Amino acid sequence: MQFFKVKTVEETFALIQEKIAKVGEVSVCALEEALHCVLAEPVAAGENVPAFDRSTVDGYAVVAKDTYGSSESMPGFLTVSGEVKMGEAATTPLSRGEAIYVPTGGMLPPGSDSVLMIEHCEEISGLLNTYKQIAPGENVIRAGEDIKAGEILLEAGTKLRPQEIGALASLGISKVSVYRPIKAAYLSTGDEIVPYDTEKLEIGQIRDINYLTVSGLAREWGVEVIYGGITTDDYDVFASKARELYEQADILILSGGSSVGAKDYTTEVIQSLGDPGVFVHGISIKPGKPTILAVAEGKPVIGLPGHPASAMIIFRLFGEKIIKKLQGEQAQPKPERVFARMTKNIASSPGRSDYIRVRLFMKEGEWWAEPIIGKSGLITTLVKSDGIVEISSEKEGISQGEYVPVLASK
Ligand SMILES: Nc1nc2c(c(=O)[nH]1)N[C@H]1C(S)=C(S)[C@@H](COP(=O)(O)OP(=O)(O)OC[C@H]3O[C@@H](n4cnc5c(N)ncnc54)[C@H](O)[C@@H]3O)O[C@H]1N2
Ligand code: MOO
Repeated sequence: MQFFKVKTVEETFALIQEKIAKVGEVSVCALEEALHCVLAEPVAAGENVPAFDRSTVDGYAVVAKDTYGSSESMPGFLTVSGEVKMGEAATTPLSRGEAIYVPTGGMLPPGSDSVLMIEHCEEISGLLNTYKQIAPGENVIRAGEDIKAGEILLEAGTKLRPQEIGALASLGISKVSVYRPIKAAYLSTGDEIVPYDTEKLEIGQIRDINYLTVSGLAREWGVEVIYGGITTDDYDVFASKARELYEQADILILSGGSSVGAKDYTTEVIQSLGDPGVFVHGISIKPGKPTILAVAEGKPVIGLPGHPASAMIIFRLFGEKIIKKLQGEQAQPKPERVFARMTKNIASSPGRSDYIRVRLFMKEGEWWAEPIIGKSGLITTLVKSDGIVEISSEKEGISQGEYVPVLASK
């Protein structure tokens, strides 16, 4: 009787890092098609984003000093000397003592350094009553504040999430060099397994669940899946079907027959595909102990345990790591949902729900969430963040060191 020599989960992760190499074939892809692809080259910014100083609010462009001392009870007065039109250059300069109307996103007139929100002033017959003092730079995004011309925006090995695609779009980049998408071939095994759309089951038959769950996960990770159908527990049929699929894909995924029963041929079939072969058979994990991981002539092969929950959990844990390595993704995987500790105090107004963009990092065995402070007009605040923390409306903020749930931005 053959028994597994089980590996721990940590040993298995280390073996995946050691044994799996990226496919590394580069293709040029339209930006719109590049979601979930991995950059093969770094991307440098060819221009500033934004290209000009912009207002983040509807209001009046002013020189901040001209508002000093203004309050509800002691308003200041400025002369309204014009209006900036949306999408047009603001050419008329602003002089001291003047205010020019600017819509949200409009260009700041030369000479101005801040924007007073319309809620904090009142225009009456060409005169602006200012009810609040503001600081230089308030309500303004400076040219290059989001992305600076010449900076490396994204490193090679970055997986493109919607926010990276958005940042590339802001630079007018319409094509990117990415590693071509990974192709996985999937095969279910078992004499009892029948296609999931079988209407009437015979006694003993089981509909194929694992194909849909496993291929669904793979598709979520940007993988194209070739469905190889279902093979019976006959060694020759199984081996030739596995070989045919192995030839067509970058990774072969088999489900079932991973245990050590009389008809569990998966290990033998995998060994027949090429050297060096199986490097894990059996992991000290529940569920999923009989998992098989192999590399045959450079291509990974996964033998998932047949039980549907085991197959999904194992594929989620180890399959995703293998696929990320094949895709050439460099970043350390971050958790999707985690309780992390906030690095700073964050204030919030009761009655308002705040969503704080955060970067996650591991320190002394714990996840920490560092707030990425920035205006909502800056796409790079999302590029730098791993997730979002909610401060619900009844809370007044988060204290430094407090544990908060983080929702990952994938
Ligand atoms: N003597 C031992 N027996 C078993 C051990 C063990 O260590 N010693 N491990 C158990 C564990 S844990 C699991 S998990 C299973 C894994 O078995 P296999 O990978 O060989 O899977 P099968 O026997 O082919 O199937 C198990 C179970 O799952 C159903 N199945 C299979 N494929 C599908 C599919 N595509 N969709 C839906 N359901 C599927 C199948 O009908 C079986 O009921 O081994 C234990 N045995
Ligand atoms: O521990 Mo298994 O993989 O019976 O599900």
